[in-house]
Amino acid sequence: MATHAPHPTRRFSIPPTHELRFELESPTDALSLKLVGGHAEVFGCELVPGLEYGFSHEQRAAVWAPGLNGEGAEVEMSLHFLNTAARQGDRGALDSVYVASESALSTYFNLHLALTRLRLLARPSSFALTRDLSQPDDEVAPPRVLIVGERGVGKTTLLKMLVNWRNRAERAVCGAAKPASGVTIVNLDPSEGMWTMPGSIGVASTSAVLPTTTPAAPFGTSFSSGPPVPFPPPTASTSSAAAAADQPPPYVPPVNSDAYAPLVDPLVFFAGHLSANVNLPHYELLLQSVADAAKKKVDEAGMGSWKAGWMVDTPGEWAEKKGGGWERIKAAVRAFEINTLLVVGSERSYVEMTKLMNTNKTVTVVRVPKSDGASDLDLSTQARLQALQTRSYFYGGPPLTQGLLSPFSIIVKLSDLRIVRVGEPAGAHAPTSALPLGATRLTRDTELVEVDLEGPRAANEVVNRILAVPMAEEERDGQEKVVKGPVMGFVWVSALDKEKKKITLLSPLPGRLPRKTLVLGGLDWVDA
Ligand SMILES: Nc1ncnc2c1ncn2[C@@H]1O[C@H](COP(=O)(O)OP(=O)(O)OP(=O)(O)O)[C@@H](O)[C@H]1O
Repeated sequence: MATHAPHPTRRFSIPPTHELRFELESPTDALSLKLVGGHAEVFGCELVPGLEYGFSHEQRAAVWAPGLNGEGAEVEMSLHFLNTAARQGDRGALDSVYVASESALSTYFNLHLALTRLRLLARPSSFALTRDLSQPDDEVAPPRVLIVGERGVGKTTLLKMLVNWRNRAERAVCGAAKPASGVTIVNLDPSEGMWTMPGSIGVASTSAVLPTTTPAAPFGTSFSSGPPVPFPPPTASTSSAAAAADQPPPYVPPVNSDAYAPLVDPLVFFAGHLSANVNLPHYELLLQSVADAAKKKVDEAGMGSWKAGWMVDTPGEWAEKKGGGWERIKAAVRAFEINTLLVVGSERSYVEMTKLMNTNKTVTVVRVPKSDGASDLDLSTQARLQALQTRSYFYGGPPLTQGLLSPFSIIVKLSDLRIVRVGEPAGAHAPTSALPLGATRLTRDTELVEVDLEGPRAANEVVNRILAVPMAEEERDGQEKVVKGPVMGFVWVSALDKEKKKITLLSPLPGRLPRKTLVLGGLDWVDA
């Protein structure tokens, strides 16, 4: 029997305050990493010596040696293939891994220390504490940070590091004596899908330290994606088949529960599109709903969470004046009562943002440099990532983060459901400026428009599309709550049978749909 060659393994020394950067170039590559000496962390999540951490799905990341006691770090890395057949003859070489001496992470850590100071100084108003109207409103607000910058400058990664450093410090202080309070994270970028599905924005509070293993679940997963249990190891037959073909054995993700994306309980709002600009009036309503939800969450979560403040991630397109990005920044600053505008990247952006905020004296504009490792994802990588996130929602996460799930195929009578869009589909109506003088459009962008499921274009409009299940019941709560309220989950349309008047949906749960009204956006997915 042929013997297979081992996976290439390399050892790297990372000097203090340096970064070891890597980039998985193909969707079938995976990488495992072990800390064998010193101290190191990946985007704020400390590595436990001797434990194996896995990375997959074109993850780009960096191992940083923070330089505790002047020590660097030693790590061992090996490259694996999720699909050995796809890489026959090619054993990979870890070519794109390099140690970078110029790291922005020390600056980012100093920023964390500055935010910690603001948290320590924060104090609710005497009125809020006593509810006595004669008391002054002398609040010293905690840091409420909005992160802006051009596409791919590392905004989301910076947010993750700041969350992890804050949560590690909080957990160290609380120890076993009391549960650590959470910090509030807000995602306003609908292309990112953060916790559930692309096309959504939302808010979550977490005290977890968030590992980095796959770009599909950068900030943990929601409860609908199942408990974090390891995937089953490959069967003996696949391993021996690989050995017989002189290929490396298929990748087995390390059983390291520290590397699984933790469960968080986000409140998610469905924008239905990957960009805020597709239906701006709807997005603006949702932005205000997310801001209200964030404030409510913080008020209910106790003093620790209030003092932690919140951190808001924004789309890269907002850094551009063209397309109304700056208007969106101003709206978010107002809605989230932002006091720290964090500009990642160029000095030009910083000067522009300072000018934008010069009438708002309560906002401090701070600039941090872009990390050289951060880079924009190309469109095809983004599309693969979005499809992976959607798949993970229904079937469980990629192998490195969670277990398997079995979604259900449910068949529903057309008379038992109503599929609606928010506003007319893009391009379906003339712009207001093109209407005759004095005329107004019949449908507003924030009204529900029913899709005619028996019409000639019904299959084109709904098959392979994602539908959101709103928390509000349209008949009981009214249209407005469906339009601007949160969603409880998502289903996917796999087939429409107009003759039998039935629709087939893929759903995380069996049984009846919890709501009759389902909201359609513009997001396609194919269950390959
Ligand atoms: N120091 C680093 N070393 C290696 N890769 C990095 C580093 N920082 C960020 N990255 C990678 O760069 C890519 C872009 O980072 P990120 O998503 O944080 O940027 P962003 O500004 O939020 O992007 P967008 O504008 O598209 O939302 C990601 O794949 C991330 O993992």
